[in-house]
Amino acid sequence: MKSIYSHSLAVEGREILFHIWDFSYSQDGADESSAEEKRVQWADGFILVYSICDRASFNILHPKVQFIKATKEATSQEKVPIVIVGNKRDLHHQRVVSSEEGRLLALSVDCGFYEVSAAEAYHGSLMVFQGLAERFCEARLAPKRGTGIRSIVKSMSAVFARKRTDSL
Ligand SMILES: Nc1nc2c(ncn2[C@@H]2O[C@H](COP(=O)(O)OP(=O)(O)OP(=O)(O)O)[C@@H](O)[C@H]2O)c(=O)[nH]1
Repeated sequence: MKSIYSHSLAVEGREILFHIWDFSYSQDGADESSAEEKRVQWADGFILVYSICDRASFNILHPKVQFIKATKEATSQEKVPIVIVGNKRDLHHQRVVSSEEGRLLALSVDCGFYEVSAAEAYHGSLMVFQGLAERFCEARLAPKRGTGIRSIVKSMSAVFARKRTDSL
């Protein structure tokens, strides 16, 4: 079911208005891929939430991150802001995914990471949205992909190649 909420938040002295599309991924892969692609294209940033008590919800994250990155990076040169969140932190006796696993996954796919309890405190969710907004601002300010050392080397060799041809 589609639910879009709006919420504004002050981040580093700036008011940011979020339009949040709360969407449940089916764990059986029954999502139509064109619908999933549309949702990914719609968003500027992503919060992927799993339950620390449900390994299946954690296991689908890696392919989801890959899908989001592949879809967004096909049309944009900016890094995609993604935050991974382990929810239900209060249910420690039912925990099956360790904090370390969550943190390692986030690190390996270059995403932010938080563990929260949506049922307990508002503060955790606030941190998540602030973290996402910070990643979003960083992505906007960062140099575009393709302007790194490889493309400088590439354009320099293009210049040299042209010179050689010119002098023939
Ligand atoms: N103890 C605890 N229960 C939680 C927490 N977050 C959600 N729940 C409970 O988990 C159940 C599912 O919560 P939802 O908010 O519907 O979770 P959801 O991911 O949006 O669910 P779907 O959209 O149906 O996938 C509800 O009974 C919530 O009360 C949490 O941090 N701790």
